[in-house]
Amino acid sequence: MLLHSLRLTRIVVGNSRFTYFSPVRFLCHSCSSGQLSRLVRHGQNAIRQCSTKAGKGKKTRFKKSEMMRLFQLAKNEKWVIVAGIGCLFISSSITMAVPYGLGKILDTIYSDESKEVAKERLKKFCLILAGIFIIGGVSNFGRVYLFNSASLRIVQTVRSRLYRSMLSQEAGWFDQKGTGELVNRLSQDSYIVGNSLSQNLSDGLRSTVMVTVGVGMMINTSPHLALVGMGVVPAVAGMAVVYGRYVRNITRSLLDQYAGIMKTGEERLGNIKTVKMFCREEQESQLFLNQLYDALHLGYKEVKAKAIFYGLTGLSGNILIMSVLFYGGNMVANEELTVGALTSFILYAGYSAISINGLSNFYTELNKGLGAAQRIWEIIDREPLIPVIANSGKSLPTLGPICFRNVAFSYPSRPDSKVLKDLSLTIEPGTTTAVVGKSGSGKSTIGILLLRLYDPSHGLVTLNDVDIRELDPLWLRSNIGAVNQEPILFSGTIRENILYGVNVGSSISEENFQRIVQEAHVDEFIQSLPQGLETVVGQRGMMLSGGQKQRVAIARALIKNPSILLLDEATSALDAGSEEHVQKALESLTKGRTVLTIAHRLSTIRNAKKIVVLEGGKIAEEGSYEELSTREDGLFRELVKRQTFQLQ
Ligand SMILES: Nc1ncnc2c1ncn2[C@@H]1O[C@H](COP(=O)(O)OP(=O)(O)OP(=O)(O)O)[C@@H](O)[C@H]1O
Repeated sequence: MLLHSLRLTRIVVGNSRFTYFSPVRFLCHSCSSGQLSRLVRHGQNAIRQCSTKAGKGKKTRFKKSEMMRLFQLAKNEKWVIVAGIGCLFISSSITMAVPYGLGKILDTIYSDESKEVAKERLKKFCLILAGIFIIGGVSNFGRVYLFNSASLRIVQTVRSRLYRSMLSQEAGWFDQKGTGELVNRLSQDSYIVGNSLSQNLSDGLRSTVMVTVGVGMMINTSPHLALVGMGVVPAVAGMAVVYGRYVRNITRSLLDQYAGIMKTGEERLGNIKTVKMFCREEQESQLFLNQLYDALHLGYKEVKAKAIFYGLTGLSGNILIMSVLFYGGNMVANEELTVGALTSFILYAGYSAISINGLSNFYTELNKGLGAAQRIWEIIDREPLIPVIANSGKSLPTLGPICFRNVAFSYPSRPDSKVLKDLSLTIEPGTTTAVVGKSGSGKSTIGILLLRLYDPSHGLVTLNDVDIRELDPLWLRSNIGAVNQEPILFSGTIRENILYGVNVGSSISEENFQRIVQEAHVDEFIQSLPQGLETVVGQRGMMLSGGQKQRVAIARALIKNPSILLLDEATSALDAGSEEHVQKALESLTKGRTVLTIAHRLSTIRNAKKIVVLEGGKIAEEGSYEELSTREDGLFRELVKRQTFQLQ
């Protein structure tokens, strides 16, 4: 892993992650030093080279089992697909009957029979053909409808399985994946997989039927001419195999590229105010364009391969028609073949050529589907390190003390940086413990470990002397009400956001709901909103102020009636007036509950039974407010003196 000096912030190239380090430096996690020095030398171009390498380096061989697994996705649709195949056989057979019918009609026109008889036979043939065409139209409708509706359901199944699997992953996994990347997998990859199994399958089967019938009819009409016509088949088949493999690898690299691009886009658009505050619109759009160029470069490769392949297959098809015309024309001249038979032969040859093209398309799309499916399996197959399964562990009848025993912890995305070091702390039940310390000292991390969003690297967190890893995580979290520094509200009404806190399987009466709304002082500001509690907030709704959001978040935490309250700077966004109200509400609500409060303001910790001062991930001081504030040369005193806390 080396440092470089290019003016780029973050790029994802295939499996290689280039992480933002400083305005002029970044780290490459997976390229060799040779690749990296080229990067430095050639700047943007070198990055493109590296991207190509990442694409090349990832040649994927798909096993049969992967193909089977892909088809397994369509298991629930098997009867719809069988019905679709039935329609497909009918419509394809009818299409393939056209050249035969046409040949017969031509031979009737050119027959030695009397004009009247010929006209009568022509009428009969046309009527039969018209009937057959109507059946063909209906079955074509059935084929397209059945396969496409199956496709929609397959995509829906894939998306829901994928989303469920994503949600079940532990927090550390999300630290390493951008939401843009995950959303991309949910939208694009899932669509490709669904499409490769339905519409593509339908087109592939149709092509197979048409090639089989076409070749059969060609042999039936003239084995000699058929041999001439099929001369190009081995060459086309060979090209299709090479092309298919190439496309499959490129598709995977392209999807990786787009996932990286989406990650950047999602992050910047999601934080558009920061971009605007720093007047970075132009730079951001340039960065996005640079990433698009990398994808474009790979896209060009795919397009080039496609153009070569289609050009060659088209040429082969035309050579086939020309050879057939030449040999067939001679055969007609030698009276070895009728005009009608030659016409139907040429049409069969044409259909077969088009269908071979269709088959190669099918093969390409199937490979794209396999490439995309592989990225989806990666997520679906991943066993979460902290599984969230109901009743998967113990639940305790009473909540005793919470103990951190010699806990050491590093975030998985930064394993070398120790956030907590050999931390031991006991929080007595029914008491308030405040954690204070400088920014970055690890205060919030303590709360995160208690919620078991991460597991400690060393040591234990226990509740009632039981390691929380033995507890059912759903039970544990349903007993903890958390209010964070920056509360997030989802799109929905204020009421829905508060009710989000109700534990799964529980309910709350309107009376209790209104009480909580009052206790969290939400009622004060909703009175000024025309739709009150039914006001839509979040991304598409009205924006609330920091303090208003905080109050909704407090109500959301309290609605759980939790035994443990985790207040991470819970009142930090409130103005002095609101804070006083909420503080009072919190004080009465904290009674009888075990409270862990992480605070910057003295007012919020004065009543804490115990104050813990953190420094560099370790406990530097511990004691009551009186003890710590009178301790000579104590860190707490120092913090107070330096006004790290706002004295009120
Ligand atoms: N998800 C994460 N992945 C990697 N590092 C993280 C993550 N969250 C926090 N950190 C790092 O862990 C350290 C401790 O963070 P933490 O949020 O616990 O500090 P804090 O004391 O609560 O800070 P503040 O008072 O500023 O909120 C910081 O250096 C921070 O950069």
